[in-house]
Amino acid sequence: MAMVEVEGLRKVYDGGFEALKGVDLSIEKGEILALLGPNGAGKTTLISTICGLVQPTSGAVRVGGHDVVRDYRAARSLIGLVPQEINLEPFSKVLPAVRFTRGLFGKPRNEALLEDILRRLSLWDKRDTQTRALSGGMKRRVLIAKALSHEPEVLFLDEPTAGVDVELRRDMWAIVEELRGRGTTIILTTHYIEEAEAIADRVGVINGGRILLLEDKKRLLSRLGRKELRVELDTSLATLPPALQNRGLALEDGGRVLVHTYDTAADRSGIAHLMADLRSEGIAVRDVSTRQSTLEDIFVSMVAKQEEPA
Ligand SMILES: Nc1ncnc2c1ncn2[C@@H]1O[C@H](COP(=O)(O)OP(=O)(O)OP(=O)(O)O)[C@@H](O)[C@H]1O
Repeated sequence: MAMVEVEGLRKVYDGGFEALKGVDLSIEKGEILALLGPNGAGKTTLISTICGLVQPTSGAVRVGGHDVVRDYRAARSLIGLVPQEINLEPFSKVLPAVRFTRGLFGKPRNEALLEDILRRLSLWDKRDTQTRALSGGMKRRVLIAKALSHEPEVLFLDEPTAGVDVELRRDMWAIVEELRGRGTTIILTTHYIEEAEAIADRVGVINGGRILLLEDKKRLLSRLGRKELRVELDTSLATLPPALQNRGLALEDGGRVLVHTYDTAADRSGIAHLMADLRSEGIAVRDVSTRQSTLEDIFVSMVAKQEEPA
């Protein structure tokens, strides 16, 4: 079942800037989707529109089957949002702030649940602290606690780990993993490709208000993934011997390293042939290593391609 459906979504801001230029997106229940994109790509606008905080110019958005404009309250009640901006009331204390959010969503009191959330976020000891006295990372933890307080079916995390330490990032990934186990649908925007690689089922790349790509993470990595075999030679070569030419090989590091690039999805990598040819040419090998392209390489090359002049 699609939990979030976005159809032909356009957003033109008051000044005339078109931040979303026709976005279609369908997110299944229990799925974790990571939206990657450079600054200004439209990620926050897309999330804010799905959460009903920004009015679409045209197109439709449904969450749990409820239209986010016509049926705002029903749609919003299913959504937990961890915003990019820290928007806490400075004088409110941690536990009351989280309790207040739960109440706002019309949920009955559940102190055990709130305690569990605060403990998982290492906030329990800070429950009576005013939010203004917390560090930036702690404030971000409070935002996450508030978003989880009303047991949302869909959780939006808008760059939740921007500028936070490794510990919070790991805590957050663990929480996401646990929520996935309970069937929560999660949409996260991030600049950290490592984050998408670690936790997403599907990856979307957005730039200039358009979704450039939307694909299963594993399939994407194997489809676009390139692998490099680096062969360190005993003695450097000035040029490639004729038998090794025209095979996409390159010499690097002053001829000491032979680089063979191949497609991870291809049936044959050509490595066995290459090694046999090196031996018959009398070229001694000192060491070999491989390097596989990451989501980051794929992302950078996609965005660069879009920015090339037509
Ligand atoms: N309220 C607004 N009025 C006018 N333009 C806006 C408004 N909000 C955002 N924009 C513009 O829309 C574009 C997309 O912004 P958005 O915040 O959605 O990008 P983003 O992908 O979340 O970027 P970042 O990674 O920097 O947070 C930007 O060019 C931004 O300047």
